[in-house]
Amino acid sequence: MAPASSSSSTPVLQTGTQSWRPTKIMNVHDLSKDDDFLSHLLVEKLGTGTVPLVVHKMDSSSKLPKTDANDLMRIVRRLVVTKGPLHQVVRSAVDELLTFPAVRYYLRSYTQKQINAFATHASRYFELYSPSGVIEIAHTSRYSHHTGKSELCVLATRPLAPGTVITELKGSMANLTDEEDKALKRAGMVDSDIRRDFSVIHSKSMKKNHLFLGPARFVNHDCDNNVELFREGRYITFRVLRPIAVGEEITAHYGDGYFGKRNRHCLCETCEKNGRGGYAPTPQDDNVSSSSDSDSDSDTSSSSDADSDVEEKPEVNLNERRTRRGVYAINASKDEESDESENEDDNTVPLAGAKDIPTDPELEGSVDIDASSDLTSLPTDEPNSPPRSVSSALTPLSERGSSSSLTPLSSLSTGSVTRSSSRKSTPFQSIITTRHQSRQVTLQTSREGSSLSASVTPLRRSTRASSSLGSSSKVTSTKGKEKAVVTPASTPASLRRSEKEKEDVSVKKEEVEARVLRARPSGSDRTETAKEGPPKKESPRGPDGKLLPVCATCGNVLPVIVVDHKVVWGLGPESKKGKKHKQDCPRCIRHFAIYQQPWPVRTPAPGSVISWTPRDLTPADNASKSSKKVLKYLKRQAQAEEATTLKKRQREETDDSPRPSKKMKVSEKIVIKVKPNTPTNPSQRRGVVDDQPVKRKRGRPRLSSPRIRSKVQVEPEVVIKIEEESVEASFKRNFSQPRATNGRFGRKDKPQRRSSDIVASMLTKSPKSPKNGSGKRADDHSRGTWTSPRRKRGNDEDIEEIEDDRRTKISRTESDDPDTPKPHQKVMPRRTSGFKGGSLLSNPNPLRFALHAWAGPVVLDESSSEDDSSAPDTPEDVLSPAPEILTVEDDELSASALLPAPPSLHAPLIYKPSPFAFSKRRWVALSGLPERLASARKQAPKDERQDDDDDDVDSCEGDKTEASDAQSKTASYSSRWTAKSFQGENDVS
Ligand SMILES: C[S@@+](CC[C@H](N)C(=O)[O-])C[C@H]1O[C@@H](n2cnc3c(N)ncnc32)[C@H](O)[C@@H]1O
Repeated sequence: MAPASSSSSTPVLQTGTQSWRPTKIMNVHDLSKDDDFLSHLLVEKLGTGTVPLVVHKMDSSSKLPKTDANDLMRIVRRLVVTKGPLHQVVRSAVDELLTFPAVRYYLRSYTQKQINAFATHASRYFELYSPSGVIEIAHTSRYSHHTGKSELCVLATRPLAPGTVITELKGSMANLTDEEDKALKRAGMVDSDIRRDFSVIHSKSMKKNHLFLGPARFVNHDCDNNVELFREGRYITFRVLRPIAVGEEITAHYGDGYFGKRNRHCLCETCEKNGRGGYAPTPQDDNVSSSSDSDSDSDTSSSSDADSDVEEKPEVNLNERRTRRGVYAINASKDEESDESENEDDNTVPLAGAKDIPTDPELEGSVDIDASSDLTSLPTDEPNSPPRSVSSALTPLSERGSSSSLTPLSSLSTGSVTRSSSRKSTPFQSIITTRHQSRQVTLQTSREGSSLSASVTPLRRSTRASSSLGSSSKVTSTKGKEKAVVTPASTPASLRRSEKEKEDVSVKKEEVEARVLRARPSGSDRTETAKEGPPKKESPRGPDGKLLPVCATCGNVLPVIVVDHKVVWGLGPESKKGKKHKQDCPRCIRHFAIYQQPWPVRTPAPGSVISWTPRDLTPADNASKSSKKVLKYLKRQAQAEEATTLKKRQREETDDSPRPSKKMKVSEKIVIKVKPNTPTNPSQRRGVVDDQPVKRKRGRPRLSSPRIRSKVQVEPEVVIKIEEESVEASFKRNFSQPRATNGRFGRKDKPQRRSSDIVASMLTKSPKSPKNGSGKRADDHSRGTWTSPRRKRGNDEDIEEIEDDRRTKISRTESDDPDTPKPHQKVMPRRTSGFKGGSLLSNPNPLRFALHAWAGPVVLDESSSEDDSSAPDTPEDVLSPAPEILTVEDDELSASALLPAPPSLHAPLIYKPSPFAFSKRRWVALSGLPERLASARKQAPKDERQDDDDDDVDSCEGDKTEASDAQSKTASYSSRWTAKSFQGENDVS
């Protein structure tokens, strides 16, 4: 049975989601919708301040609930720093995401199955951020000047060896029903918000198209692709075909007809290099060297299949379809085909078992055109060449890649290819160019005259940077036309290719812009590079010969990013800053915000310390701060490590030293330091420290010295240890050293007393400590023989008091320990459901988890970060009068509306969330009880639910049951989706 949506006579993927009603099972629409929401949350919102990674939505008109980017960043940060099996860490992240009010709102009408699918899909996005991950999503400027919009791409952050399966680059699939397929085609033909140009792949065996979404959808096409689509269990991922260098773009082959016949409108780097596709001198010429095409096609594993498919289907009627995002060919005849009846279960997401995806590698990327595609050939895992796990294929990062998606435009020319600029713009129309290009565009908009754009032969070469490979450029001016002549430097790779391809500069007609090209990244043969030695690094220059500002971290030319016709980055203050100071590109800023490491490093070196505060987690904040931080970070880190080592060495030396004076000196310092500066930040108490190097200063250390604070914060145990030394020293002092010595130390320990004080003290004879109850000291005083209090007391007392002091000090130190219960902290109210609690990371405690999760009223956060203003509106923007609309002012209502109408089993949890009950539910699920819970839930009498609902706020009656159901399902989803989603994935990850 087909899903309800697919049986509808109206297009399933119609504009907007308001009219959509959830069906029992997930379908293409659910996947599209979920992907829109999740990519918004976990890609877009984690952009860099005002530079969002704009994701093209399947349905750009749909309203997405607002979320706070800081909360999202916190989840990702936690994922990054948490140690443990990836699937567990990711599961925790998904758990937390599902507690977000916006997510609950989004899921309010979802069935359990839909929630599970959503959670699984979310895990795909979270996996991107794994510290062991090897890819990142970034901006690319390659297609922007043609499509008129921001485009994203996938970059390698580690060198990847051939055969590596990029496990975190996953895609979920859903079958496209005939109606959906047709709806997409219709959408592609009209100026609609629904776009066809997503990953639509075709199953040869099933003769069906599938929609393919998730992080994998950001993989762009290159005629000389470096990865192939690969089926791994129930999802789609990619396998590396040739070495990929850091910073190189991951590219797949969509098929020979994806961008028009023989991809004549393709804008990939290979086409640019070879002057083909969209870079051909006469791109409209369909007869563009077929031999050339076959050159590039020969690199792809499935090209022969694809070609044969083309030949086998001469009847394919290729009609060019121009969309905002490119030009596609459509097969009109295919529209009329009727497929087999759709199995309803097959439509479940993700990749619901073998039914969804043919076991044989017959999936094909196609846009309802000729079936030639690499995506057609989804090779199953060959027995003889099992996919290597990513980790096994990784080599240490020995070099920093510099090429990135933020490369300057290869051309601003629209070329002779008709672009889709006339199309209606999307909410996020954007163009990414270099600053120079942007200026040029501004300057030349008034110029009607023709200019030349450089068609450059980009270097498909390595990293240690494109800049280091030294493309040089000359600008000549001929009859008012600017030409950019780019001479790429020879590289091992380019030399290797030089036999087949000429890497001369080709100057293209038309348009705007002289420009400088940086070498594009590509998999470098590290061995070859090593033989030839590091290439000389040349700073990239503009056409005017002036140095272009480059990112201080990755070395790429700083881009100019335009979103929705507004320069959001590159020509503002940061550009001025960039001239005098070092500046990072948005990609590196974003990376630092997530990993607190300079790009592309994700995990700190062993022993290194990091410094971050919750404020650092704000991408927007980091936009202005992180660049400096990145610059300083390495220096500081090195200094801090050095200082720590030095300190340790000194401490060891001190320990070995027999001289008590040294010990006492240390003791004094530490004791003094501990008292006034108890760190308040839990992260500091835990050893996440200020990375200021500790320098020794002469003289008595100041109490307020930040260095001292950091020292104490870093190593509280040292305090204790040294206090013990102090006791030991005191003991020695009392028992084995002359009084005179004691006096000397005593004077250091205690403030000097003037004789007048002494006299006063003698006169008052007031006991100074409870110990004096024995009268001993009083006796001493009465005899008028005042000495230092220590001297006056017996040894036993002396030791006892020191011990007391020590206990006090230790307990004071211990009280700083984050594990020490602090009731006032436990009940700290929180506005959002995100929890901190670093201890949870290392020692998951259900109760603690629950306390965090339920510590405060759950509300919709309307104080989203600034970038929300440009983000999609929330449903409440549209449906504000509706009772389910939750506002910050109405916390109680929000909470109750979001919380589930419980089955009887969990009734108390619903309106008075019990941390313990929550934790029980949360963790019991993991131990296999969820089935029981689920069955109990099913059996829960409906009227009982109703009773619960009646107690709730009247105003949310209409929707609370639905929302409550969603919450209930959300809370108990984990057992199901994790069991399902990770069943196959564990093998890989
Ligand atoms: C599956 S998406 C890839 C990710 C896409 N860049 C994005 O930001 O969503 C496919 C779209 O990327 C663009 N694209 C990818 N490779 C391309 C190529 N070689 N030439 C032209 N456009 C390309 C086209 O707009 C295409 O519709």
